[in-house]
Amino acid sequence: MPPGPFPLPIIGNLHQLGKSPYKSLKNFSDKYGGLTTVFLGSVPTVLISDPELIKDIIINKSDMILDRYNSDSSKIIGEEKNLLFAKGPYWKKYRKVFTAAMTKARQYNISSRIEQQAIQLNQHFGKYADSQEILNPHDFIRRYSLNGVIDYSFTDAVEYESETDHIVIKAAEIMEEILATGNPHDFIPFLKPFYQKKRSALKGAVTQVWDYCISAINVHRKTLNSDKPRDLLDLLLIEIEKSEEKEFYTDDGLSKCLTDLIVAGHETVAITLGWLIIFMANNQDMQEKCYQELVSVVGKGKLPSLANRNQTHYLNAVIKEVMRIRTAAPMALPRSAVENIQVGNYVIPKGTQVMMSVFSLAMDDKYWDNPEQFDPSRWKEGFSPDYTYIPFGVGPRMCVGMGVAKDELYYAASQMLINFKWSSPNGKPIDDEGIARIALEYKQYDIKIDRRV
Ligand code: HEM
Repeated sequence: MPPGPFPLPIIGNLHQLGKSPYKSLKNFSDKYGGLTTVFLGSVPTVLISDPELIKDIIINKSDMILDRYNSDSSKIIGEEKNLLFAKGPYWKKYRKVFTAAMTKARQYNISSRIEQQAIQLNQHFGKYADSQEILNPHDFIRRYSLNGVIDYSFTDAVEYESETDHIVIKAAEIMEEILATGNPHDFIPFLKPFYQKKRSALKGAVTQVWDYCISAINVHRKTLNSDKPRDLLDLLLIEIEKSEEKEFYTDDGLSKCLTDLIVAGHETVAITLGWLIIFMANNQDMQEKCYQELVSVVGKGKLPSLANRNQTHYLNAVIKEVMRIRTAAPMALPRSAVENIQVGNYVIPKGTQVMMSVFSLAMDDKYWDNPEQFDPSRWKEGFSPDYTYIPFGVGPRMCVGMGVAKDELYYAASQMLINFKWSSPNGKPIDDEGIARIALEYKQYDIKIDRRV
């Protein structure tokens, strides 16, 4: 196997990861090279942190690395029947209908649902601008990212100020809390009996979301008009109906794949928006540039739309730079070697966990000037950094929700920046260090919002 730091029995290299595991893993890669073996507990894991090796292994040998590595928690989340963690032909068949339905969603302009959600989000920000009350934006942006996904997928949404929490919000919060810090028994399997309570809480939360999806499937089936699909679920039912293998698809499987959209699409988009507000508040000159660009392209007081996206080069650069410097999924999602993979002098044995070091690649000074600096100007028109910038992963298993995520980010960011000025309430820069959990999260903060006049 590729080289790496010496592992201790049972805990492997976990003790060397410290408070910033992504930085520690990057240090290992800097020392041992583009292919490094670390032991996450008793799980041998190969990290890929060289763009050429990403291309060679994840793209050129994609069939050998298509499966996910499943921890105990990921098995609970999908019982290996969901898009996120299923394997082999099962995964391929579900991925096929999701990709087809999401492509059709563009044709039917389903993302206009996301636009409506962005309008609502901005109306709520407007209340704080008018009252000059300081806001912690965390709950609002999370509500937006959840609503974006469930409105797009099921024509459902949650009121911003509703007293009773939507079942999916509660369940998503429980799941995210349990998953965010990582679970020791995922790395050290013999600890499993000590984590039964946490495991049952996770199972309970995910079952609630499956049930919610099953009800949505039943209602959609009864009310479906194939000529007028309302949302992604309608399009999925249409795709499945016309598939030659329609018997293969079950409500159980579909509900588990739909649950993924909530699990994978909620926190990631919210975190990215949270970071975007911080970097805009801390860099007023860049924020002003976005505003001026939006005014010149869209017009003062007008509503930006996806049709403006090609012309707002600077805003696009800001979004890309946020996703580089504070990527929401710093290690992507773990893959598993389907068979022994020979790379140069090394072998990645069948079944080994393989991770793409998204964070290391995006923060490597071999590929980026001053990688620690937030600098949208590095994204010159036509600049395409290939495999050093892979926030959505790469290859056939890359993020299926990338288009939805990009639409959500554009709608929200363009409206937020054309309508309001964002600043730190005390004039001091907002902490941009973050907390390393499974995602790279910001520390909660307050923000001052002023209307642009
Ligand atoms: C900023 C937002 C997002 C980021 C950074 C992100 C990142 C990722 C990454 C790195 C992967 C693994 C890719 C790989 O293995 O190559 C992934 C997979 C996935 N993402 Fe996203 N994602 C985001 C938003 C979303 C949204 C909005 C949805 C749903 C609407 C979504 C649904 C999924 C699903 C279902 C998978 C599993 C795909 C599969 O295994 O076939 N993601 N995402």
